[in-house]
Amino acid sequence: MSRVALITGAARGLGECIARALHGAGYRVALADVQLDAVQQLADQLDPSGQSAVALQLDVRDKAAFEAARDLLVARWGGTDVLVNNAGKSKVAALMEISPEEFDEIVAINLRGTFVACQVFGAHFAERGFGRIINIGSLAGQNGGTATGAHYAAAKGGVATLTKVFARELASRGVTVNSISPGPLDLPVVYETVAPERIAQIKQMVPVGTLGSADYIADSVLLLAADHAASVTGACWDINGGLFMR
Ligand SMILES: NC(=O)C1=CN([C@@H]2O[C@H](COP(=O)(O)OP(=O)(O)OC[C@H]3O[C@@H](n4cnc5c(N)ncnc54)[C@H](O)[C@@H]3O)[C@@H](O)[C@H]2O)C=CC1
Ligand SMILES: CC(C)c1ccc(C(=O)O)c(O)c1O
Repeated sequence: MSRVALITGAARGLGECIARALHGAGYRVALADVQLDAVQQLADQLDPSGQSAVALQLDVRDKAAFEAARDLLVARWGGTDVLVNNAGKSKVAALMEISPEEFDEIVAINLRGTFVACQVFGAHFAERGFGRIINIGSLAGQNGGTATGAHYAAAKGGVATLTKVFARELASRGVTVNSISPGPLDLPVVYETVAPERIAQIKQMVPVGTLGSADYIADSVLLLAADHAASVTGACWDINGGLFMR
């Protein structure tokens, strides 16, 4: 029977791309997002019968929502094997103008969301003796961000750290936990939130000269999700066009 993957933030952008890649590779996919209509539309497109794709309304800040998703997938498909913590919210914001409320919101979506998901599904995977968690971080979490806000960069730095902490905790239970750290990607959110002239400047700053490919990130998720990826854990795969080198 094919493996089951839950992807958060699957309604559009990178999450949609990852969901399509996993489904195309034979996974049964649960598409989770706050935007139910959009994930329902994608699930219907992937598999109108519903046998290999299901849409879930889920806010990543809500631990109980992950518990409900876990239970639903146990009932529907016998359990979950792969979790992709992709949902996130980036925000362009001037450092000194970020309000405490705005800080909390961005940290909750990007960091608390990953934390509670890793807790719920990390325990589920450990019980089953197999699991793959892939956290989508960001170059901003490594270099402080090029045009995104401090709250976003700090939260993504936290995602990198949580990846290692959960990887260590779960390593002996057949569960790997890794992150992918993309630089700016060729995706709608970038064009919606960054002025065209700034995008041109950013492209010039990238050593390889282009924005990153979401399809390539999705292929990397497939590699980390594979059964034979057992030896990769606590890793962070940098995919940033050479903007940041270790
Ligand atoms: N676009 C880029 O250049 C880069 C993106 N990333 C990361 O990749 C991931 C995906 O980014 P994009 O697809 O570009 O963003 P996007 O904004 O296009 O899509 C994000 C998705 O997450 C969903 N979402 C937002 N808040 C949520 C919540 N509380 N609960 C559940 N779902 C929620 C949205 O509804 C949306 O479908 C994010 O974690 C982002 O930080 C990292 C580096 C670069
Ligand atoms: C403003 C640039 C293009 C950008 C956009 C989004 C992210 C991210 O989500 O991490 C970046 O790191 C960026 O540099």
